[in-house]
Amino acid sequence: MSLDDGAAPIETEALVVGAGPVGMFQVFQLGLQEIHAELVDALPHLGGQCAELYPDKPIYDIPGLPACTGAELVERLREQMAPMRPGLHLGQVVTRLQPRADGRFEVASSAGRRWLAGCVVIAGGVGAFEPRRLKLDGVEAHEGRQLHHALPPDEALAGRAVLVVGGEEPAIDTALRLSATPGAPGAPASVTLLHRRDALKADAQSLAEVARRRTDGRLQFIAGQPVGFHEAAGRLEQLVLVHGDTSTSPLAVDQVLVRLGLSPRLGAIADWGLALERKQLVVEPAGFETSQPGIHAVGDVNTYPGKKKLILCGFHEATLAAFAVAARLHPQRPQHLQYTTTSPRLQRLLGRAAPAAP
Ligand SMILES: Cc1cc2nc3c(=O)[nH]c(=O)nc-3n(C[C@H](O)[C@H](O)[C@H](O)COP(=O)(O)OP(=O)(O)OC[C@H]3O[C@@H](n4cnc5c(N)ncnc54)[C@H](O)[C@@H]3O)c2cc1C
Repeated sequence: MSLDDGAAPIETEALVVGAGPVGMFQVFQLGLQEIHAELVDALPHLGGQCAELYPDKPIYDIPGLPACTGAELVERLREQMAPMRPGLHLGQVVTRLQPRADGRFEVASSAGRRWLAGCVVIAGGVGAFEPRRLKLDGVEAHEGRQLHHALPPDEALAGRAVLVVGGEEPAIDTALRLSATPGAPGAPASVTLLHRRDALKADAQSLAEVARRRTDGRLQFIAGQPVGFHEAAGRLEQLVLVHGDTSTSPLAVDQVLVRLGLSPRLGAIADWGLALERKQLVVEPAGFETSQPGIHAVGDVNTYPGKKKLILCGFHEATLAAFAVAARLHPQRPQHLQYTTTSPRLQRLLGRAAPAAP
């Protein structure tokens, strides 16, 4: 993708890469500085690790919140940043970031979206959450037609033999959804779940439902691991499976859905020419600027003396980074500290009426 393809770029004062807890709080802090932000994430939802890795687990070290789950924290951060009205761009990876002669940055995503940003704050955590892929050399040529790492629209699977690869929740949920009503308009012709061994991981209710459908024939199960594939006339015809006893067998395939979950990949961030130390962006601890003026990094993605990968520390970093971004974009504005408790200006920004005078 070239940076000058497609629609006109969105012009924005700030662009935040990563909508984990720290990226979300960054939007809020930029808003308090009266700086509009666009927020981008590879995931189709907000919340980063909190939402993806531990939505139901408790967090006990957020100041003032003795206990809350990952999902609750994300919901509170969403509510807190809402008055700042960020432009939200989910389900796309920021792939390119280039400084321009005028001091702004050209940014582009995997979805072809482009931005022109006065400042960029990278809150990329441990990397963009991307689907774990089927590791078979050359099989990617069938991506989008017969091989899918993201769920295709249901119409693409209607009347087809669907193989779902994976043994945990993402695969099991998909297999159960697709095999619910065989024969219904738009349903696949058959659904087969493929996992390396006959031991699946999901909640008890889902496992019981899988067992029921295996018995009534709505869902097939095969234990085996893909180690190769055969094609004919440009089509993916068979996967070669290895079984527990190291024997191999071919499996005829039509549509293959790989549902092996997500894993974070630092990916593009490492290619933007910014100073890195052990795969983390080196920043200075006053404004969390990287080696490129105008590009800041906050949260798990950065490193500096004494760095701790904690949400609380990311919130502090986002606050100071917002002051630094304001100083760069609006050097003429006075930068005195104001409290949300007492500042009518900040309360207006938050959409809260100033408290009535006593
Ligand atoms: C099981 C577990 C329990 C934890 N418990 C606690 C706890 O109790 N207390 C605590 O303080 N911390 C805890 N942590 C750590 C905490 O979750 C992290 O410190 C926090 O999530 C970091 O937030 P972040 O916003 O910097 O990054 P992340 O949460 O990792 O979010 C980064 C986001 O950036 C996106 N991204 C990255 N690169 C790109 C790109 N190029 N384009 C688009 N999007 C991109 C990713 O998809 C991701 O959504 C825990 C972590 C785990 C795994």
